[in-house]
Amino acid sequence: MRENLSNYSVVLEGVSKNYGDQQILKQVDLQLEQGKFYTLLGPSGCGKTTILNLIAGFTEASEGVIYLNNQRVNEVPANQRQVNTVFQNYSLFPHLNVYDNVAFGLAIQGRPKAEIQKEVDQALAMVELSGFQKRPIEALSGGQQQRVAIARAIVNKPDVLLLDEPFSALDMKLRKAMQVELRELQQSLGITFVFVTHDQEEALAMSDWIFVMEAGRIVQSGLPTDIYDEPVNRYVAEFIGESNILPATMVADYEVNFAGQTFACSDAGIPAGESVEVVIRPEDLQVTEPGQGVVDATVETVLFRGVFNELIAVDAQDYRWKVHTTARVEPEDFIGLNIGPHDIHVMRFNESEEAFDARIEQYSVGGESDE
Ligand SMILES: Nc1ncnc2c1ncn2[C@@H]1O[C@H](COP(=O)(O)OP(=O)(O)OP(=O)(O)O)[C@@H](O)[C@H]1O
Repeated sequence: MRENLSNYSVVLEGVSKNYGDQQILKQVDLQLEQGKFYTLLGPSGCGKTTILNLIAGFTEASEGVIYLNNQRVNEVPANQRQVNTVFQNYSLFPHLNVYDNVAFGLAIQGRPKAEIQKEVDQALAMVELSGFQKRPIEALSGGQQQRVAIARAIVNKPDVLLLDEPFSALDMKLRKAMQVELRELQQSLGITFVFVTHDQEEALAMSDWIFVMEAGRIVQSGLPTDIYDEPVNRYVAEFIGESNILPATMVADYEVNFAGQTFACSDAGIPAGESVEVVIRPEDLQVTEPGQGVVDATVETVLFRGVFNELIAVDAQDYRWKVHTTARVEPEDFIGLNIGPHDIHVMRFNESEEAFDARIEQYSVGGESDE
């Protein structure tokens, strides 16, 4: 396996991490290509930060091997790895000004003053803070402090930049602006970013490739569009966006039965007769006249969301459909709902542990989709 990994800047092979008798990471495999934006996405406590700490060298793996640029680094101390971290709380030195914060690492290495100045000015320009050199840290906004933290991390020209929920202290508007900036910065630097978040929208918007985690394991990995359109199970579907999830039965290849009817569907490979679940995203349902769609339903609630209306509509079998539509609809309206076959995605139900292991094996490889 190893000889094919020379293009990867980070590789984790069968990495587990235990604290006492608690297994925090379970056999994690990751292969991260040079120069891409990767996101580890999952709820609090699933082990995202632990993966960053292992890559950075802040903690040791209980089992498995970690490679950086094709070199085994399990025994290499943090300060000798070409990796920098931007922490959630920025960890800036409050008594130093912007320049000294960014220069700190280079000064410790004993680099010549003129060189440090050039590098720091360049890093500050990358994060659009030229002219802020003399500012005390406390005289900066949250967003500016965030940029200083990024400048301090990139000034060392690391091969890999780890970012642990770097936007959590920012308000929504600034967060969105920083998402765009960080993505642009990553593209211009061309270094590998490993970004940790529990915010699915952030992950979808920024990443080349997403790893979805649950309780110390990677349950799915893929392009943002794959993760959104083809979640492998209910956990991923519910974690990534809103969804309608219905119990269903496979009738044949490309045919699935739910809500009392048989539908063409875009997924196959599951034997006829098997119980599955289907996921349908709220924006994929079209509101029509009653009788014109695949199911009729009575509108229960309408929430105005600005660019669309969010409806709950109840069908004859008491299923409560979530619908995002630009149609004008009122509570108590009787409507039809239509679904295209490509918008019905089948998910395996009650998967055995062995089947799960076999499936995540193929999902734990990062990089281009081979589709
Ligand atoms: N030093 C430690 N000793 C014992 N348990 C730890 C230690 N560090 C982390 N853990 C536990 O490991 C689990 C995973 O923690 P981790 O910080 O990796 O999660 P996370 O997905 O990054 O969550 P969050 O989004 O809340 O930071 C948690 O249950 C945490 O309590």
